[in-house]
This record gives sequence, C-alpha cells and structure tokens, in this order.
Amino acid sequence: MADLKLTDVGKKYGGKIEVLKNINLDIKQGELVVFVGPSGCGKSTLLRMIAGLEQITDGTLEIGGSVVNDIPPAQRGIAMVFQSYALYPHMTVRDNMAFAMKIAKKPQAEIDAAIDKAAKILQLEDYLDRLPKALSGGQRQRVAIGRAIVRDPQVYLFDEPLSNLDAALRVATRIEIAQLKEAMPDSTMIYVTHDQVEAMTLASRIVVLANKGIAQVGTPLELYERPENEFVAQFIGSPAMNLMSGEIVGTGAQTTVKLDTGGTAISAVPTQAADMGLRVNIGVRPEDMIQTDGDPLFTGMVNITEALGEVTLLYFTPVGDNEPVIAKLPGIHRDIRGSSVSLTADPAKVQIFHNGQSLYYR
Ligand SMILES: Nc1ncnc2c1ncn2[C@@H]1O[C@H](COP(=O)(O)OP(=O)(O)OP(=O)(O)O)[C@@H](O)[C@H]1O
Repeated sequence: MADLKLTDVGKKYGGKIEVLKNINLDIKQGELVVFVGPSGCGKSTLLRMIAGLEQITDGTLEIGGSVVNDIPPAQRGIAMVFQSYALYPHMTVRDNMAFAMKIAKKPQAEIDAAIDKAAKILQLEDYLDRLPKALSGGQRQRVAIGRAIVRDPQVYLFDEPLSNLDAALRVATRIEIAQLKEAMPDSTMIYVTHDQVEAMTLASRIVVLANKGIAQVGTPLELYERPENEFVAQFIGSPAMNLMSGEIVGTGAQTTVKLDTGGTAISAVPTQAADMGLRVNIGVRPEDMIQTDGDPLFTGMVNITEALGEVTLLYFTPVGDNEPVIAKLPGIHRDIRGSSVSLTADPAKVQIFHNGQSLYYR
C-alpha cells in the first residue's frame, strides 16, 4: 500500500483543450479520498490519469515515492472499479475474480486463498460458482470490487461504482464499501462520485474540483462547516447554502453585517476595524435557519412549502437584490404558505465571504 503525490498535474486533450491544471495533492496511505465537482470538471480524467489510462500532460504523479507518469497501468499497482462492473459474462464469479492472478501465473493455492479472503470480506461465498447474469446489480458490483481485492493493489480507484444501482441498493452497497474500508485500514482508495451522501459518509477527505483546479480539500465536516469559498459553500449541502449581500457594520470577535434587505446578521467569524464598510455576502445553510420573534436576519413571505416529513423546506420570494432564500425547518409545516416568517441563525454557523472567499481563512 502506498502514498500518492500529485505535483502541478495538468491535462490538455489534443494538446490544447485544457481540462485540469496545477493539481497539487498528497494522499496518505490508508486514506479514502473522494473527488467531487460539477459535471465535466475533470474528476474521471484525474482518476484515469492516476490509473494510467490517460496520459498526464503536465506535472508528476508519484505512487509509493516513485514517479509513475510513464509506467503502464498494469505496473502501477492500482486496481480500478468501474460503474459498469466490466465483468466477463461467460465466466463464473470465481473465474472473474481469479482472472488477473491466472494471467500473472500465480500458483493455484495463492489464487484460492486470495479469492476465499475477498469472498469472505464481500459476503460472496455462496455465489462463487454463478455467472454474472445470475446476480443482482449490487452483487455484480461486489464481484467487481472482489476482483480488485484479489490483486492486492497499492491503490484502489473507484469511478462512480454505485451509480447503476437503485436507491435502496446504493445505500446498502455504500455501507458495504465503508465496512470494506474498515476491514482494510491500510489500503489507499480514491473514489469519484456525484452523490454527496457517498462523499460525506465515505471520505476521510473530499477534494472539490472546479474551474480546472481544486476549490478545496478537507474532511467532510471541514467542507460543510468551514467552506473556503462560495463555490464549495454552495456545492456541499442540499439545498445549497443561502447567500445574502450586505455590509460590515460592526467588527471584532463577532462581526455584524447589515443586509441589503434590512436584516442584521451576526457571525462568529472575527474581523478587524479596517473591515468596516466592506461589502460581503453572508452564508447560512437552510438547516441553520431558526424561526425568531427577535431581531431577524430575514423576514419574508413563504412562497412554496415542501413537507418532506422529517423537515419542511420553505421558499421565500426574493426581496431587493437578494437571491431566493430557502429554510429547512424540522417537522411538518403545511399551513405556513403565504404567511410572513422571521428567521435568524446561530452566529457560529454564519459564514462571511468577500469576493467569493471566506473571511475565516484570511
Ligand atoms: N478524449 C477527450 N477529448 C477531449 N475532451 C475530453 C476528452 N475526454 C474528456 N474530455 C473533456 O474533459 C472534461 C472533463 O471530463 P471528465 O469526464 O473528466 O469530467 P467529470 O468531472 O468526470 O464529468 P462527469 O461528472 O460528467 O462524469 C469535459 O469537459 C470533457 O468534455
């Protein structure tokens, strides 16, 4: 198992279409790092460059301390699990899992031991003699993962492995992947997904890719609680964080922002006297909005409500220059539509951004 190091990695397709640039990233042995980002931001490209399936056009990639830019995929010590499973349809589960070891001419006893171990971890013992067509989608994906495990790679790469599964199987297989990682604490894994819940629950660290680069790297909670910029603030979390424009009117350990809509926001992000008058956006997650009778951040007419059972989403008509505001209140509020609601937020949860960047990280 091994560390990975990307230094100034970039990718240009056809010598001119630049997809990624200046990617610097250290991944330690035993981490499960998840790549997320909007469609087309280069997540799969980055994973495929690490796998050796796509040429690295700039910078260096090291695996276990050696530069592997020009090393072919089979010799990089990686195993990749694809969304499409890519199983051999005419081979049994056992033969699918044994295939790479047979090609590598490993002794039969070693192959059997590796398959037994993988089948046990993945609970595939009862399916070893079946063909893929006689398996469910979730079981097929477990075979694909098993095929990776028997190769005992230095690094596992997962490219949206659950996206072909239905919602219930996705949850079950996600939990299996978390258990798999626990059973293999020293293995290094990189995982690409569109699914925020997968990213938040599986990752030791999340890499948010945007605009050809890295918008932020951090633990799931760092990204959720302390986004470095408005992009990450709005990309992580659903519905997205509300941004409201205003001006700093009080500085110190607590910052006061007078919003353009007339409300007042207090934030625990500290500011200095020189910040007085600075134009900023404050950020509040819908789930951090609290109904209040006191000094509100925001008072508005509820336009639409969506009662989801455990929570209700309230959509407010935009006021002044501000974007629409969404609040997520606990419980069911069916009859609140058309009424005026005042909301505030815990200062510890209120973010402040200037020119798109969080003031917390200055
Ligand atoms: N062979 C290629 N030639 C030219 N451009 C390409 C090629 N492959 C991918 N791209 C472009 O590179 C960009 C990144 O693609 P990539 O598949 O890595 O994105 P992604 O983040 O994985 O997207 P998604 O979330 O939609 O799967 C896209 O704009 C895509 O059109």
